[in-house]
Amino acid sequence: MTTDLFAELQTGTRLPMGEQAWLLHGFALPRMGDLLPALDALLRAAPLRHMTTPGGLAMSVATTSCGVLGWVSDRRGYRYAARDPVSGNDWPAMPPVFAGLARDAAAAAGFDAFAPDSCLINRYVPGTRLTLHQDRDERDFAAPIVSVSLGLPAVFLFGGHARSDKAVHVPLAHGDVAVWGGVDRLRFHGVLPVKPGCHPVMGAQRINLTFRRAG
Ligand SMILES: O=C(O)CCC(=O)C(=O)O
Ligand SMILES: [Fe+2]
Repeated sequence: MTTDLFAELQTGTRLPMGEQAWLLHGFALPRMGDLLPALDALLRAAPLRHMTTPGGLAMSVATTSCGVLGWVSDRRGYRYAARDPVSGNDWPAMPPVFAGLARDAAAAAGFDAFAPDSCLINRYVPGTRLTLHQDRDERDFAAPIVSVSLGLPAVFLFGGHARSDKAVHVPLAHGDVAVWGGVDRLRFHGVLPVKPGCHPVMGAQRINLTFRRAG
């Protein structure tokens, strides 16, 4: 089923995941020429690291951020912070190609004038997953979330407003952009374990960019 969907989706397809939630298939592909060099520069300035959960475990997803605020996790909890706790420096500025992609994807999903102040960069090596959660560390939930998939494919779980609600399985490929907001802003979501493989451009990993209005 999932494999068939991969094959059937054409670049430019807008697949509904909810009333105000869309998968924009291949939306980021035309921008890769600028996006990937900007990503490389960011990862040199603020390297990926495995943050500690409030429970004291190392997260399996490696993360870093750019923008005015970065998402951090440690023994004190989850929150946004203006500085990278590893370097003590401000997070790198959000590259214009990142902000432009997020704004345009949000607009294509019906959310005008999205101006993210934070981009979380997640790296999944094969076997890494992200358990069902809600994004609720932001100051308010008026702005949508824009999530850009790069590298190895994955299956996105898009659930309901209760953790136990049944989740739809949405295939995510390199260049796909998921957008959810409005009535769908607080829906539970996650990522199934990434299958082993080697992406021709990104290698043996999946990288996800999550754009949010945090402050
Ligand atoms: O990697 C993904 O597709 C989802 C990331 C996510 O949900 C998050 O960073 O909060
Ligand atoms: Fe999330």
